[in-house]
Amino acid sequence: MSSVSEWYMGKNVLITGATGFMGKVLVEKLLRSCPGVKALYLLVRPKAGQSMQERVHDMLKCKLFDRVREDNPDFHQKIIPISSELMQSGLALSPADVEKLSSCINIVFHCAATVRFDEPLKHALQLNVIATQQILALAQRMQHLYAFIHISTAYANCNRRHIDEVIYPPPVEPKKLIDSLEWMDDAIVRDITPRLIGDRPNTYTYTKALAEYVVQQESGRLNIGIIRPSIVGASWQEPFPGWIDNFNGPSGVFIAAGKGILRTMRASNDAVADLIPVDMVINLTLAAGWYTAVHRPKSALVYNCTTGGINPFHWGEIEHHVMSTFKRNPLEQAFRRPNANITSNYLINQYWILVSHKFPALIYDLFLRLSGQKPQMMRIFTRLHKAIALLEYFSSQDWEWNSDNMNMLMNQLSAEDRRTFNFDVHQLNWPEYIENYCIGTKKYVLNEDMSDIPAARQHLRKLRNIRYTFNTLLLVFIWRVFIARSQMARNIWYFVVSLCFKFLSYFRASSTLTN
Ligand SMILES: CCCCCCCCCCCCCCCCCC(=O)SCCNC(=O)CCNC(=O)[C@H](O)C(C)(C)COP(=O)(O)OP(=O)(O)OC[C@H]1O[C@@H](n2cnc3c(N)ncnc32)[C@H](O)[C@@H]1OP(=O)(O)O
Ligand SMILES: NC(=O)C1=CN([C@@H]2O[C@H](COP(=O)(O)OP(=O)(O)OC[C@H]3O[C@@H](n4cnc5c(N)ncnc54)[C@H](OP(=O)(O)O)[C@@H]3O)[C@@H](O)[C@H]2O)C=CC1
Repeated sequence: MSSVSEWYMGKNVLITGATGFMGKVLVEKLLRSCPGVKALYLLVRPKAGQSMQERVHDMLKCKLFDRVREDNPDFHQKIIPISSELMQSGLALSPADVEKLSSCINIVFHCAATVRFDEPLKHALQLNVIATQQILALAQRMQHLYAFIHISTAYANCNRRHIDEVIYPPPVEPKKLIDSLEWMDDAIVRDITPRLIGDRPNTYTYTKALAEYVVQQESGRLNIGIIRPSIVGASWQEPFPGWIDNFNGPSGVFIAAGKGILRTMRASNDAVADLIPVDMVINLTLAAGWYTAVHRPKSALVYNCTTGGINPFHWGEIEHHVMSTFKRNPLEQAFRRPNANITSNYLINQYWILVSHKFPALIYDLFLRLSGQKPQMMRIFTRLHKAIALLEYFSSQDWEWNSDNMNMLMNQLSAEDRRTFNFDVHQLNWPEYIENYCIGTKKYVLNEDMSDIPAARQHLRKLRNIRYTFNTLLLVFIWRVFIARSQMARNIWYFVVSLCFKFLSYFRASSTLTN
């Protein structure tokens, strides 16, 4: 057995955010690659009419856990859900649960956060900062705790171009901010938010930066590791390629492009797309947990978990591979043929939004109205434009992250650990990864069947024929309305046609001469 999984043997692990995208992968990997782990305590809240037990039960039934289920059908016995609402005082934990956790937990992974970019500041502060303080306070009471791993983001300091593996001074003293916001009503907080977040793009990155500082300040004698992943995408290899379960980050953009809805977006072709597969992030997280517990670094170690400095890939290349994958493996019931282009030019982007988004949406909604149905396309585009406006900051520029600690950690692993907990981003073959990612969005986010691909292709052919017919009708219409009615337009038209004719004759003559 590898030394990392050996270390987890007999350990009790506490995980927050286990029902989220990364949390689920963490739970799965721990159960599969560290079979000796004693128990996973998951802090979960009841939600949408489901108790926390029902939520965890549903989560464990999902396809992600198929491999674990094969290895050990009774794996759920190691999962112990604990009811907890992180936004409430004391994390809404019962005294008995506090007692239990304090006496048995050996390692904490704090993943829970709000990752929404439009979260009101008070809410983001409550969850990303105050809840982190409370988890730290709980961790201080744990008698057998070896390590505390906090999941941050590589964009916590996105107001800097070069980001080292250090905790930067916070934009404001968190305690002062918490005290001030307490008495302000929501409207005032909304008004002052842009001033507070300053040169950061949203409340998410701002509060994640504050959380890192809080972890540093309030860690006391805990052994701390901070993981800063960049844009976390579908799995690379484990438990199977392409697993993804949400619309966050690029996934929603890929899906919207595959459905033929998104045709243009502001992004820089040459900017590095710092994507990192979720399984690599989780492998690094587990290895960092082991390292922190065994080596007990004197101060918190920060791991920039990024790809750009080691194996760069660019948004322009991503666009190419996403489009090519969705043309070969179309999504069902596409609105138009997939054909998205990115541009960094504001005016060109606005032009294509008008021509390729708003105009087709208007026509389609008109068609829906005329056929007695409710118009919906304009509404969908309004939401899409809101979402991509929030993402463009990250796709239009690049950053440089130092990844010395990630390299150091890799060098600390045995050959077997490096295979089992692989986070060597050199090994990523981007075209293959992007193809699996896109197919993953089709299979696991949209729940579409791969056997329906011939029908989806047929649908794309139908859309192409509709487009040809529409363009022909448009040309005839323009001719009838403008050209046939005005002498001047006719003259211009004849001039253009004769120019084309002359050009063709010249081209034919010169090609005959060269032959
Ligand atoms: C081919 C082209 C190539 C293009 C290349 C360019 C790609 C650029 C991509 C850049 C990504 C940069 C990400 C940077 C990440 C920073 C890393 C992190 O730390 S943090 C981690 C990253 N964090 C994030 O990424 C958070 C970003 N997301 C948000 O902040 C919010 O979701 C929102 C403000 C966008 C929408 O809020 P709101 O209007 O209240 O809507 P709700 O949320 O309630 O969802 C409503 C419905 O819409 C669904 N859906 C959601 N998103 C998208 C989408 N993008 N699209 C489509 N659909 C989407 C959603 O599932 C739901 O469906 P249903 O349940 O109703 O069926
Ligand atoms: N996804 C990404 O691209 C990146 C993510 N990260 C970081 O990774 C971590 C995990 O992100 P990700 O998995 O994508 O996020 P998700 O939104 O998928 O998951 C968030 C988790 O936090 C839990 N949570 C939220 N609010 C509460 C609450 N009030 N009480 C209890 N639990 C709560 C959610 O539980 P529930 O199911 O009940 O809502 C969920 O389990 C975060 O810290 C994020 O900042 C960093 C970089 C990139």
